[in-house]
Amino acid sequence: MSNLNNVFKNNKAFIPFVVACDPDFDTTVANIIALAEGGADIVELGIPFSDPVADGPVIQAADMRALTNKPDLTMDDVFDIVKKVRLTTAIPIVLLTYSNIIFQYGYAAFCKKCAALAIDGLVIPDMPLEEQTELKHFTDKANLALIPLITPTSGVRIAKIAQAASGFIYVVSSLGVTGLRANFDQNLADVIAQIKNVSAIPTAIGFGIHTATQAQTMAKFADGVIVGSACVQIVAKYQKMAPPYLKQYTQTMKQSIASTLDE
Ligand SMILES: O=P(O)(O)OC[C@@H](O)[C@@H](O)c1c[nH]c2ccccc12
Repeated sequence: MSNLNNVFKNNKAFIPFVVACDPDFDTTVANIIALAEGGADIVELGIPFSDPVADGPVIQAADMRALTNKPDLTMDDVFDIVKKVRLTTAIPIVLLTYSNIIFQYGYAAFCKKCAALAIDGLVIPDMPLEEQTELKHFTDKANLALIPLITPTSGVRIAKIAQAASGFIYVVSSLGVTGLRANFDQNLADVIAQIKNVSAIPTAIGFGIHTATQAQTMAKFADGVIVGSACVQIVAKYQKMAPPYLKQYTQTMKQSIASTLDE
C-alpha cells in the first residue's frame, strides 16, 4: 500500500505543485523541504517540458525558466532533486509528467527509479486510461499510483476511470488550462458524488485555486486541494529566496483546508 493511502485518513490534504529546476536545482530542493515544513501533505513535482499542452502561462513560464537555466536538463537531474530531498524529508511526492518523458526513459527503468526514491505516484495528463496498460505493469510493481484526471466533461467515463484509479483522483475544477481563476465548474460536487458512488478513492481538486477561501470551499466536498500556479508565482517572484514564502503560504492554505474537518 502506498503512503498516499495514509495521507487522506482523517485528513484534508494540501497538495502544492512546483516545477523541478525552477529557477535551479538547489532552490527546488529547498522549496520542497519548505513545503513539507509548512504542512503540505503531498508535493506534486512537475518535470519541465517544452510542449506542455495543459499548462497555462504561469507554469509554461516556469518550464521555460528551468530549461533556460539548464538547457541539458534530464530526468536524472529531477531524480537527483528527489534524492537530495529524501535526506531531509519523507513527504509523499508525485511526479507530474507527460507520457513521452517516461517512454523515452523506459517504463521499467523509470518506475524502478521512482521506487528507489520513494516516489508515490504519477500524474500523466496526456495518457488516457486506455493507454496505461503497458505502464501499469511496471507502476504496480513499483507501488506507484497512477493518478487519473477527471474533468467536469468526463461524463460516462467517470465510473470507469474511478474504478481503475489508485492513490487519489485529480478532479479538474474547470475546463481549460492551469492558472488562477475566480469561478469554477458548477457541477464539481456532482462529479465528486459520481466518483464516490463507485469508489472509496480520495479526490483532490485542482486548477485555478489560489486563495485560502477557495481552498476551504473545495475542501468541504473534496479530500484534498491542489495548488500549482499560485506556488509557481511565488517562485517566480522570489526566485532563490522563495522557500520561506512558500512555507508561509502553505501554512495559511493548510490551516484553511484543515478547518473543514471540524465541521
Ligand atoms: O496551476 P493551477 O491552476 O493551480 O493547477 C494545478 C496545476 O498547475 C498542476 O497540477 C499542473 C501542472 N501542470 C499540469 C498539467 C495538467 C494537469 C495539471 C497540471
